[in-house]
Amino acid sequence: MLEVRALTCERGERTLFQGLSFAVEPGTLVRIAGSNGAGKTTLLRLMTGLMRPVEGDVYWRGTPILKAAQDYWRELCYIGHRNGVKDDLSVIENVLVNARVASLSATEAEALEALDAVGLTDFVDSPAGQLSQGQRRRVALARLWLSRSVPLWILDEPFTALDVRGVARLAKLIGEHVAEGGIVMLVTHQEVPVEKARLMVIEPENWSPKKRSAVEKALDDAAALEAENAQN
Ligand SMILES: Nc1ncnc2c1ncn2[C@@H]1O[C@H](COP(=O)(O)OP(=O)(O)OP(=O)(O)O)[C@@H](O)[C@H]1O
Repeated sequence: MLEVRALTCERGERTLFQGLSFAVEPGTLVRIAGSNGAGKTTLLRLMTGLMRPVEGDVYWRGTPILKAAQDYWRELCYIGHRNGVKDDLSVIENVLVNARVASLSATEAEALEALDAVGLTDFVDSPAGQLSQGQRRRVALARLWLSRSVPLWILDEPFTALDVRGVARLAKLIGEHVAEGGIVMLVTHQEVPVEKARLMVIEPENWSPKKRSAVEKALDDAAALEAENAQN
């Protein structure tokens, strides 16, 4: 369904990963793990087509995503670091506008249901500019409750700024989406309730070019010099 073939990514002077390959079946939770700066957000952005790799391709249903374009994006729900919440719109207006931008057909009643699911019923008509960070995150995440029919969810640290109840609700929703055959790819340290067989962990660091120690580099340089001398 989703396949990454020989993906290489450079940022600035650094090669973050090289030849990264994996395939994902429906009904899988893909957790992108690793240390700060390893390239987790970068990998998610490559998966959405927002960034292009130096080499390699991402395939959705057998077609490269950059070729599939709209056909791919219709089947994708991406929620990045930024919430994309507009301060001058009310909470419900934000949800309805976000849904329209994502080509989801959401009625006002469905938007209200989604806001209830994220615990924002009391803030439906409040201007989003008056919300806390956690509440803003909830407004953005409400889209997920309208995206159950969207097969692929790509989420960058979705649990950030949520309280304990918010985390539990979202973890449950993600678990259900995977159990129903969806693919959820996310960066998180949070446990999500899925069967072990449905969990896949990808660490971009494991695909980074090996760093040579100073001793290894000196030995390689000496060997190269010796080989050059032998030729002359
Ligand atoms: N706009 C940019 N230009 C050049 N390099 C960048 C840019 N943005 C990020 N980087 C570099 O790319 C690398 C990977 O960044 P990325 O945000 O993907 O890491 P991450 O694993 O998601 O990190 P974190 O866990 O801290 O969120 C980092 O070393 C970072 O310095």
